[in-house]
Amino acid sequence: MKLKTRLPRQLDLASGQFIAADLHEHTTTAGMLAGLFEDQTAWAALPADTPIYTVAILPAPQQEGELLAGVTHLHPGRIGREFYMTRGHLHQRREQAEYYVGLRGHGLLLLRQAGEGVLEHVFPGSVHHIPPFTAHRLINTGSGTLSALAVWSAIAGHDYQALQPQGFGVRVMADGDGWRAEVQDA
Ligand SMILES: O=P(O)(O)OC[C@H]1O[C@H](O)[C@H](O)[C@@H](O)[C@@H]1O
Repeated sequence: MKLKTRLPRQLDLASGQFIAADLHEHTTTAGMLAGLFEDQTAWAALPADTPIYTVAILPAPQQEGELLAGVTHLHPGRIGREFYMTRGHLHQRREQAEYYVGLRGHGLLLLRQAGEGVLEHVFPGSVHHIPPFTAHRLINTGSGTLSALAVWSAIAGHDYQALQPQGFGVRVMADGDGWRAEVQDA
C-alpha cells in the first residue's frame, strides 16, 4: 500500500466560508425571484441586481452514491414586510433527504410535506434533517447574514416547478422587532 498525507478542504465555521480551490459559487439576485415575494410593488422597486443569496458548492460527480456539500449565505433584508428567503425546492428525486447545519446568523428553515408545515429555528450549531418528500426553504429573520451548510445526494436534483403556483403556503413577515408566520392555505 502507498500511503500519503494531505490537507483537506476547509470550512471556516464562524464565517461559513469554504477554503477550497474548486468551489462553485452562484448568486441569486432579486430579479431572478419574480413572483416569489408577496409585495410585487416592493419587489419591482428593488434593483434587479440586488444580491439575495449566494451558494458555494463543493462539486462532486453527479452519480449514485456521491454527496454534494454547499453553504448558503442568505443576506438580511425584507421585500415589503417579507424577509429575504431562498427560492426553496423539492428534490427531483423526492426520496432523497438532506441535512442542514446552521453556521452564522439567525433565521428559519421552512419544511413542507403534503399539508404539514414546520418552521425550525436556524442558529449557529443547529442541525436539521430534511426528510424525503419535503420542500425546504431558508428565511433570514435576523440582522446579519444567515449561513447554513447543506449536505445532500448528488443525484437529488432540484424541482422548483412542483411548488408552483401555490408555493409553500406560508409567508414569514416582520412583526415589530420579530417575525410572524402567515399561513395562506390553512
Ligand atoms: O435552490 P434554492 O432553493 O434556491 O436554495 C439554495 C441552495 O440551498 C442549499 O444549499 C441547498 O441544499 C441547495 O441544494 C440549494 O440550491
